[in-house]
Amino acid sequence: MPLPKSKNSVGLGNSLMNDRFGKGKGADLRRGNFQPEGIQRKGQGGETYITNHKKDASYMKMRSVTEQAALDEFLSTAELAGTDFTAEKINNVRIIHKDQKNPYLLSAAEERATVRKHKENRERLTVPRRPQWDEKTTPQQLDVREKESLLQWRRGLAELQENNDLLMTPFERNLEVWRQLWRVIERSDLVVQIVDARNPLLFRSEDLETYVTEVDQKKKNLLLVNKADMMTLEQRQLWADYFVQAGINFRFFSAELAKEINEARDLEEGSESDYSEDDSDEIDDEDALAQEAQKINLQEEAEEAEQWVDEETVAAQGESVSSPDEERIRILSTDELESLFIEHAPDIDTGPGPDGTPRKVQIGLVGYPNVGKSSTINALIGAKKVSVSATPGKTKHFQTIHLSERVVLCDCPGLVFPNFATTKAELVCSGVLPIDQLREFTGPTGLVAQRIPKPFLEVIYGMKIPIRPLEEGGTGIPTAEEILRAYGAARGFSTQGQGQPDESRAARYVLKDYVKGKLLFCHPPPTDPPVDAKHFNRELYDAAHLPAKRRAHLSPLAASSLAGTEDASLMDGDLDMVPLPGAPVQGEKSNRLDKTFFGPGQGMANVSLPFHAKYSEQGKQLSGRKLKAMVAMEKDVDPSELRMGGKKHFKGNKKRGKKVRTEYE
Ligand SMILES: Nc1nc2c(ncn2[C@@H]2O[C@H](COP(=O)(O)OP(=O)(O)OP(=O)(O)O)[C@@H](O)[C@H]2O)c(=O)[nH]1
Repeated sequence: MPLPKSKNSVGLGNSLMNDRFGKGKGADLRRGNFQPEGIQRKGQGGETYITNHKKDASYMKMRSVTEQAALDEFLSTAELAGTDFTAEKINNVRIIHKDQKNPYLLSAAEERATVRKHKENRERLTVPRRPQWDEKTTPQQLDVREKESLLQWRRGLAELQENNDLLMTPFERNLEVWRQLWRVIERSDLVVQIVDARNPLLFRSEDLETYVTEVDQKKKNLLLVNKADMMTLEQRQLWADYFVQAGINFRFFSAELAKEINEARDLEEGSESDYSEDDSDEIDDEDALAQEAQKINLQEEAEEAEQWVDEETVAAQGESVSSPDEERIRILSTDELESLFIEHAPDIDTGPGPDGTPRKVQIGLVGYPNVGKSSTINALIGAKKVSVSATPGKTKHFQTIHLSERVVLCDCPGLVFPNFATTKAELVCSGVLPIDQLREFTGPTGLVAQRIPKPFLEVIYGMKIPIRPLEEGGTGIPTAEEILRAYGAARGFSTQGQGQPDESRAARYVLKDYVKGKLLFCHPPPTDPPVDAKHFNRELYDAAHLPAKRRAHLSPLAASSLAGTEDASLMDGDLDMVPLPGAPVQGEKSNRLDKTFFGPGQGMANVSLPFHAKYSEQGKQLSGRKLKAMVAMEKDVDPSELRMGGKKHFKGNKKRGKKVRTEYE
């Protein structure tokens, strides 16, 4: 017997009606007793239909749209087409985004096949073109053409995905954002694509480079491989070889190192007067004390960074005048980057502009969110002694920054280009998909488990990861669950009810550490024959790659485990666990760090205090002074000898560290 239709059933028809006319009003409309708010339009065939008012605030227009629910996708496609959605439903609409609810990791063979498929279809990965226009084109005509162009482009990509069963990055779908890119390209002499050094090709759009030269042959492209501080010299060398062979114009940069060097210079300039004033004063104020300690921390870190760049440069330059080969693996300083901008600018008319001033070189900066675009701009600005004007340009939305007499930066909003990906897990690990909204975490954590050696995970987190022995079918590599259970237990994250380790919460921390680069893995270039990723990354998991404080308290046993010489029987035996001071007790094994990983008497150093240890047993946040006293007691040192805190909370140099915010209208 057919079931009676539920009153609450939500079909596509109801959803559409509710979306357009408000909840419940769709039904009223059908019954004929509701007048919809909206614009009545006449179709070509004389039929009447109604569309919503366009009343989105302008800032809403600039929202990045990368993933849409099926209904939103359907409606926005219909809107782009400027036609009645019922016709669209039959003819044109396809669900572009394919939701992989249970992503799995590919086997080596599957991955090879997928990568082959990517190569075959690479040319179909395009960015939308701005339609042709001239002085006679009215804004309305251009608007219609732009919508049509975007629609065609989306259809092409949808077809590509569906017919070939390919997974793609959640590419930008908002026309407003693409309009910004078109404008940035049109006015730039040099378009700089900023990419993340850990996986440069995932963040690179080859077609964007083609488009730039299509717009004007004189325009140039540059691939700026940012976060190069995360790579070893050998890794940069291999990538440089690849880029040269592929004919890609590239340079290495590190916004982070550049920032630290800027800060070191500022401190050097300002420190003398600061210290001479304060030396005689007794500092009672807690904040001032913390600031003072942080200032010293920061200065030391910055000096380290400068020394690091010098060493790297010397290594790259072979202590002599650098050859072109050595030059290309160097990490550029901000001054060098600015010179490069000028050098790369095409030979264009640099005669005076309308107001008599020489025309400045226009540099367009584009890139995915999080590749370090703002950090790069800030580093460039921070290197300037004079203040840099950041004014919204004549064109709406993107910002122009007058860096110097000769250079203007055009900052395009962060934008995800269409690219292929092997798995959704890969996209999470690359920081393209957000971690906080993640429901399925075993895939991405599984990738972390495969990529980061177990001894390094154990040392960096101060925990033991029990894994299934080989004789019982284990692989020697931890599973996602094994890592997450160990992490949850060590940090005291437990689920409500049965008090099991909270794997989902643990996953968020582990994955964020991976995305930040605390758990570091760099993809090798796709050469033939392929480079072994383990071998490529082998130098990233020694004691030198641990956070400084963690390194300082490493026990000889843990150090040897990193060097791959651990005595397996010892590492797998029962470990002496020590509870953390001040941590909430939530389970028998929670809040414990593994003493094996710290030298004698060092298990309580401030490095061994994870995030929650800042809290008392009652869950109240400890004041800086109490926390310091507690740690000092544990370490058996005078509180004044301790340095607490990190540069994150450093307030003394807010001006320099301030992120330039792009104000979009
Ligand atoms: N290690 C390292 N980290 C970096 C570097 N540049 C940026 N980061 C970090 O990468 C993260 C993202 O940097 P942002 O500058 O905010 O990136 P963005 O591209 O401007 O991102 P949106 O503002 O979302 O467009 C931040 O946590 C930075 O600290 C670098 O050169 N090295």
